[in-house]
Amino acid sequence: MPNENNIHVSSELGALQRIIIHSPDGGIGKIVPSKFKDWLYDDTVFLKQMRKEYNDYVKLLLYFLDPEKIPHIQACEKQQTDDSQLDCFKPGNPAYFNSDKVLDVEYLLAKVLRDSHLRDRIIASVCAIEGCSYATEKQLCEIADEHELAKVLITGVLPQKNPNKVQFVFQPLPNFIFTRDISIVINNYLLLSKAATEARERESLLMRYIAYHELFTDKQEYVIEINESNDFFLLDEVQQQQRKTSLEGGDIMMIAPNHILVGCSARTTPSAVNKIVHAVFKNKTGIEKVTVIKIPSQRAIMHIDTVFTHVRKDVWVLFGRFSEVLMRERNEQKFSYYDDFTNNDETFEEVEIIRFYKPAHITYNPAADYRQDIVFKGMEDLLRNISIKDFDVPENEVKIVYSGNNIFPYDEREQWTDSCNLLALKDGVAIAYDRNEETLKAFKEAGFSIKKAEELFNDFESSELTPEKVKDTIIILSSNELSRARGGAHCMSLPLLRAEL
Ligand SMILES: NC(=O)NCCC[C@H](N)C(=O)O
Repeated sequence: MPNENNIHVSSELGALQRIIIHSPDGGIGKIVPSKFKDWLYDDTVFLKQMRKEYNDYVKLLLYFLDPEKIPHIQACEKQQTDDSQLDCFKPGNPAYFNSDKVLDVEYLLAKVLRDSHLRDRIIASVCAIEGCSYATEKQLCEIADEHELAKVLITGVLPQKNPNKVQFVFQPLPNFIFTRDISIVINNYLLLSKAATEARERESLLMRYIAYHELFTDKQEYVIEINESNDFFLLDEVQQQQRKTSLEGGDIMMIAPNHILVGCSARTTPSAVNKIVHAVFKNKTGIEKVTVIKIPSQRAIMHIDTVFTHVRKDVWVLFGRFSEVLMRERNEQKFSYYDDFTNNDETFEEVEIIRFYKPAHITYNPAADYRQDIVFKGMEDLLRNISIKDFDVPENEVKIVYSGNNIFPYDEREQWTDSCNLLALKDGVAIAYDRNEETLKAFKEAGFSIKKAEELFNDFESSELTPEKVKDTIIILSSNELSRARGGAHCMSLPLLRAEL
């Protein structure tokens, strides 16, 4: 068994205890406009500012998950008064906070690179997918320091010898800050992603090797990989397109101990969904229900976690475009602003929701036709069903908070900047972006306090408050630059360990 003190997630809400993150690296500062589409960015980013915003996120995580590291962070903040990146936030720097609860992918990769056998395999496979020359591969092998090598493998840039020249060896991984997408913990199993786009392929590959870190003991048995079948290469182009298998973690939610939600989206294909259902039922994951949510394939809603997230047992945040209530109004022709404003036929595609059950008394059979006997009217119907059936919430107490309070155009604008992508630190305490003001008002109306991260730090420092005492609160991060990368706190987190609810 993997050590359940290291890895175990059975909900989106249990108190967060261990997490994988990735601080914005130098690669983000090297995005060029000609590569926006390929590298999945919509703008260039002011890296220094983004790092400041991200550091608050890391500090917040440390307060809740590893408070013993806070005095070190405070000392570092006092010492270093210039506005460069603080050493304590740089993996590999001697002053790095080195937490075993808040873990950076770069830090984990460097640890794995210490094993010379793995190091050779990692370099060879990265070079293979990136089409590097033999000379480049040799150059990488010659980098002795594991932290330096980890940095190069992530940023794609060699250590800078000449300040006037940036030497790329392959493309950067500017989306690696969204660690949610590289893997997902399902109870005590680790499901590896298979990125949908070339831009994120190396992330999936590196995560496969990070799974060799000692945290993931007995990994072979507890790692689930979803792949195309061995004879995929025999299919013609059209068939390959239809059976392409890709899955990204933003489409999987470990919602309750026996229940996962799986998105079928621009990034997670029907073939992957089918394989996930079979894989979780076949392995002893404890999963008995898989609810599949098919969303339209659009950039604005690339994964299901851009459409909704769970905030408290009885509270969800949802993008109203997928509200069955709004749908009904539209069908009755009462609702026309989208047609007026966007004239886009795709705007109102509906979601499809199907639930699969593991047969109770039958041993796993790959040919089994799992029951699909629940049809949901729409998203609210599903979210209510989860709160009521999985969390024993009384029927009339379920609350749905809508992006932009369901007011056009704030609903669309705020969803774009991740108003629906919240990360729960525990049941009822979640991290959001400050810029989504109408959504925050809606949270306030639903009874939540809204608190800036810095305000909270001050309260903690003056001992007015402790993380344990924070309740029913949305903690907001500055998000001018962070939101440009198109993901919120949910995307920027790979929870490894959460307390049982
Ligand atoms: N789970 C998520 O929704 N992750 C956000 C990923 C954003 C990134 N720029 C991407 O397009 O992949």
